[in-house]
Amino acid sequence: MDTVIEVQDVCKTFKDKQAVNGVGFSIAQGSVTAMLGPNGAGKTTMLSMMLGLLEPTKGSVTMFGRSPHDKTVRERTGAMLQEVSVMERLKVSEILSLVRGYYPHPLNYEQLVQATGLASADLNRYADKLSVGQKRGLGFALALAGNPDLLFFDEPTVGLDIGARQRFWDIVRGLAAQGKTILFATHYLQEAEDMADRILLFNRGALAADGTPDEIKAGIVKRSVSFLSPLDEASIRLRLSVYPAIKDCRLREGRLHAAAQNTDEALAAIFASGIPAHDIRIDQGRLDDAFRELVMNHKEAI
Ligand SMILES: Nc1ncnc2c1ncn2[C@@H]1O[C@H](COP(=O)(O)OP(=O)(O)OP(=O)(O)O)[C@@H](O)[C@H]1O
Repeated sequence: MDTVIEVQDVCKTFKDKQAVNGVGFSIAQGSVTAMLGPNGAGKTTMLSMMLGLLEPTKGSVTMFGRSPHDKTVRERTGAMLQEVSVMERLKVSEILSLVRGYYPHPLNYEQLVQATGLASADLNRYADKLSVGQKRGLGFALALAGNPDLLFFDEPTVGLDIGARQRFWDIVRGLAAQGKTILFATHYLQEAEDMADRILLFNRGALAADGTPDEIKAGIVKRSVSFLSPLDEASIRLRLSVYPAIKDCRLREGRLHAAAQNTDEALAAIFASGIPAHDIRIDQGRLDDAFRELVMNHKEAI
């Protein structure tokens, strides 16, 4: 698989603020990657360095094997940043035609109009009169204008209603299916889990984790089997302690919770122990719990 982006040991300092600290990763062609992290984690700073809008204080960023400033790299890259600014005194249709004209192989006009999500009457409106959500639709279309191979989106769905959000992700799914490489920054765990095949988890300027949503979950998600039993907690703990599949067993809110990486093995252990257990439930863990835990652990580690 071709590497499209190579980030090596990148740091970015603003005066005394270390925004990005020793980050490295490579991005394969055709992948959809979420940069996930809390406010101030360094996602936008990292995106800006990949787009050539900021220079790293240390380390290197290459795109398609070249500098982010290279003209051919710019022609192959599209971006929608958090703030979408539109040109004043130009109508939507004029902006779309103008920006298409910047590129050697632009996307066709009708596809761009579709990406805006705007009604045809809105194409004749001045762009600075559009609503915030409509401006984001236009910003999305402009990111696609050059028919780019690589797309960056910074918090793309903030301020969009459910319909616009769905339309955005439907189009992104279509782009991914065509083999485009996509990187997006988000706070939304569900979006990262649903849309990305890889998550780069940022916290305090560093990479706290890097993997598929499942890998990230498998590494730190707390899976458990919970059940009701007439036996007391101490004797249950004692009887389960001989089964290595069960990491811990505690009474919480009236239920016994047996923590385990593999809940099938935990179930087998509970049955093998002969403990009377009923109303058994399996909790596979949630990515947002994993996210909170990773960020907390990372905070403690630095
Ligand atoms: N131009 C700048 N001057 C000074 N500090 C900056 C600048 N840009 C970013 N920072 C600081 O760098 C840190 C990382 O900011 P960044 O915007 O990259 O985070 P983020 O993960 O994108 O956050 P958010 O999710 O809130 O957009 C923050 O502490 C921020 O205040």
